[in-house]
Amino acid sequence: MSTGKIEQISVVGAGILGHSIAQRFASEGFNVNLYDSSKVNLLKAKNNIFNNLISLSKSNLLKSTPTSIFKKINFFEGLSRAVADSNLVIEAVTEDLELKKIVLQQIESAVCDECIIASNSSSIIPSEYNSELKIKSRVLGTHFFNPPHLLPLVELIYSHCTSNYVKSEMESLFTNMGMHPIVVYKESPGFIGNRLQFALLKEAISIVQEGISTPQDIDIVVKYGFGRRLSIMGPFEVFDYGGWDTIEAVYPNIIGDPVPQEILEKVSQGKLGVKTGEGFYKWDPINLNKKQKLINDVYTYLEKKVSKQ
Ligand SMILES: NC(=O)c1ccc[n+]([C@@H]2O[C@H](COP(=O)([O-])OP(=O)(O)OC[C@H]3O[C@@H](n4cnc5c(N)ncnc54)[C@H](O)[C@@H]3O)[C@@H](O)[C@H]2O)c1
Ligand SMILES: O=C(O)[C@@H](O)[C@@H](O)[C@H](O)[C@@H](O)CO
Repeated sequence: MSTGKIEQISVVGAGILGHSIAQRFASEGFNVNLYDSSKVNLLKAKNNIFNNLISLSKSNLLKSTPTSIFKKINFFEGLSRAVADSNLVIEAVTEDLELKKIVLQQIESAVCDECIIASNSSSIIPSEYNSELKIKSRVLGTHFFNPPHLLPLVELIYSHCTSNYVKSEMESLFTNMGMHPIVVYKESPGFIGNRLQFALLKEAISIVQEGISTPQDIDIVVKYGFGRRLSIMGPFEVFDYGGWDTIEAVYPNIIGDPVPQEILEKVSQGKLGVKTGEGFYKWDPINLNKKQKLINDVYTYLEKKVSKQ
């Protein structure tokens, strides 16, 4: 359980992600200091947060008024003052390892020894950016997805030095915020989400390079096809619905590699997915009906909202 010691949070880097991370924490009632080395970007962040909050004021997403949330955020033009009294600092500067190392050292020299330091890097593992830091046990990766004020997932990436106290505090923090913290079991560049996303991006670019399609049509295939499913099902749920026997037959024709052992085992055990009541998940009539209602609701909503664009 969280000790509730995280009260003052600072975000260093107020760009696309940093401003939205600050907004997420302020919306959850935390006092947030936001700093950027660029005054222009800090001002942009201030305007973006204010406009975001106003645009969300009619939704039921805000737990308080836009003004009261906005007042929880202090905008700083100096790093040391911004992070000085923090219990948690999240670094969200440009994706550059050497820059991150410098900034993390600047943060470390300005905070107390107990302050937790996290990086929002999209791909770099903690063991790389913590290499010059004195206290590595309080360092981890917190990888948010754009925009964090709307997307509830955060990947937690630990080095072998990250302490159990920090792990527990951070997992409780995000759980108590109603987010979905997912612990990445091993340090791997890109963690989970970006390994998946960049595999998709690599394939999409290959399809363009081979003259098979265009970026625009590829986006349509994703948006109006399997992308809709991914808003409420992950790949293992999707293929539980599709049937692992069919996947076994299709896989070599597309991928060219032998069928992975994990799929062969499911088929040999008769665990074909929804069609046999179990695949990677168990499918009883009750959770099947719940899932089917969600599918109907979300797909019809998206058809109304998105397809008309
Ligand atoms: N863009 C995304 O979709 C996304 C999603 C998740 C994670 N990330 C990661 O978050 C981090 C930030 O990415 P972004 O997209 O917000 O980039 P960005 O370019 O929008 O913002 C980076 C900010 O860092 C500031 N900055 C640069 N050097 C600094 C310094 N020394 N001190 C203080 N501020 C400094 C810049 O002025 C800029 O405002 C990167 O590590 C990125 O990989 C990005
Ligand atoms: O999708 C996201 O928001 C994150 O996975 C990011 O980390 C993103 O992939 C960036 O790298 C590039 O925009």
